[in-house]
Amino acid sequence: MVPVIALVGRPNVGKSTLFNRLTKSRDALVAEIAGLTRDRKFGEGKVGDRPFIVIDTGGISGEEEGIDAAMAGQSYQAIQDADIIFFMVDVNAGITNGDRMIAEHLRRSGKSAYLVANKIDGKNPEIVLGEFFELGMGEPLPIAAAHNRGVTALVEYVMDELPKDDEEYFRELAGEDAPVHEELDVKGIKIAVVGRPNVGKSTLVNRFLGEDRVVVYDEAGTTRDSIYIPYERHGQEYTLIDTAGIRRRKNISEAAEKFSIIKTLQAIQDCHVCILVLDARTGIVEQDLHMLSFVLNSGRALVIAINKWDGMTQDDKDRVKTEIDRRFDFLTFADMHFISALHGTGVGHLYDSVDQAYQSSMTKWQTNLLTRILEDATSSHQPPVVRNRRPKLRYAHQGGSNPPIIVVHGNMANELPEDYKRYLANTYRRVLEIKGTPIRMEFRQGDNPFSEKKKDIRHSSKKRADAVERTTNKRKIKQDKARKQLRKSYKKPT
Ligand SMILES: Nc1nc2c(ncn2[C@@H]2O[C@H](COP(=O)(O)OP(=O)(O)OP(=O)(O)O)[C@@H](O)[C@H]2O)c(=O)[nH]1
Ligand SMILES: Nc1nc2c(ncn2[C@@H]2O[C@H](COP(=O)(O)OP(=O)(O)OP(=O)(O)O)[C@@H](O)[C@H]2O)c(=O)[nH]1
Repeated sequence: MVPVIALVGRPNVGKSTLFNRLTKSRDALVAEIAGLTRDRKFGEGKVGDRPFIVIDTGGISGEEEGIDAAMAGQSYQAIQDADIIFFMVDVNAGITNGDRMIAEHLRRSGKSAYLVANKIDGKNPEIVLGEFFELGMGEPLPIAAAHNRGVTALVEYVMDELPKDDEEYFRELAGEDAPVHEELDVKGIKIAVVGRPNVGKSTLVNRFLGEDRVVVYDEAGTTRDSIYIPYERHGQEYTLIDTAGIRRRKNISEAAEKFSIIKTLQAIQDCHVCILVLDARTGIVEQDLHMLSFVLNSGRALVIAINKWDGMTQDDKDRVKTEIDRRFDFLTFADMHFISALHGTGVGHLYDSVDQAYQSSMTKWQTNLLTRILEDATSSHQPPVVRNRRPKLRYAHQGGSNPPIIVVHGNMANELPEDYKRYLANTYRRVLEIKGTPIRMEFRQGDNPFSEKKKDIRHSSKKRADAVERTTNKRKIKQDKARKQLRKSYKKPT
């Protein structure tokens, strides 16, 4: 599961600033799903290749009344939802009553909280941090969110302290090749059905599962965890990530709805293919686009289902189609299906796209195939001249899957203009018939795959030469010493 970090603290301590830092460290997509969650903001960030979810809270002032009380309610909810809490204080302000009150609440919540001392700027930590020990929250960790100082180190530090995923943990215990713990083994294509409330997710999921196909293991998961439901269709195995607790709940309580954003974000990260459900009756609204940006940011394969297509007039259908063309014109890779979850129309085609997207996102291609495509692409369209020189692209290899990452190596490869990079990406997509998943292209400077090795050899031979010289010198010094002693002894005639 992707860990959730909540930012908690008095107003003005720098929560928003830190939120922006954490979420912008990745492609600068910050999503705020309004309405559903009042003022809470949810975002995704990454350290190295480890993703996490961040919740920014409204702030707890310590004098809860009216609006403040409502905000505080939000913070308390966020504290419950999170794995990690960053309790932020302001080193310029020192400790206030509000800080004391929050510390008390955190202690009672039993959650693991880190005391983050913001606005350290150029100050001496030894002097300004001392007083914050009084809060009894352990050692204050200094950062300057506004200047991006200490932020990455902070997240790396807390992520390292997190308990590992069960699966990872079992593997570690049992050794690399051991089979994964039976119950944790997820079968086939992992599907996440996401969308804002009322678009028809539950109806679609029930349609997918159909009572007789369902093998439910109803583990007593926590309220925050989604249930994984394995099933089969036409001999293909799937696992549905049930974010809405469809298999468990009787009706939608407010609490369940609040949790669902985190579950949705986690499901997006954890799935192979994401089905984004839209409602043809309401058209596309801001929340749909926010949800879409989360999916795009995650790099997951995507299929779009425009639901409730039954009983629409032709005029309405035309209007929805025009709107989709206009608002999704940037979305080139995802298949779209007009379906009725209620009647089951279009669901078969949806599966075709899911299977196809999964295949594309998981396929592994040989280096020589990728290199040949690169050679063809560059010989039909040469890379444009950059700084009076023409970049020379040498070879390509696959750097990962889900999403496929294609790494192009060459002289000045990292300086290619964007439109040429896009041309290469489109060529790969066309030739390899990649459908339903984004492709990530990486461009690395270096014209020879073995240049790193060469450097090593050069380095080591230099090392050897140095060592020889040092020994020679040592020997010389020794000889000199011996000679000196000899001379001395000659001077002392008996
Ligand atoms: N000197 C300094 N100022 C900072 C730093 N981080 C944030 N600030 C400033 O502190 C002020 C408050 O920052 P916000 O991020 O809005 O604080 P907040 O906790 O989200 O405040 P609320 O939204 O009211 O809860 C802003 O003027 C920031 O520019 C820092 O590292 N150093
Ligand atoms: N006409 C029509 N109505 C549908 C269709 N799919 C779902 N609905 C109706 O839309 C309403 C919402 O459907 P749900 O499946 O509960 O929606 P949801 O997205 O799971 O909602 P949350 O659980 O609140 O997130 C229900 O009244 C459904 O009967 C469809 O294909 N056609």
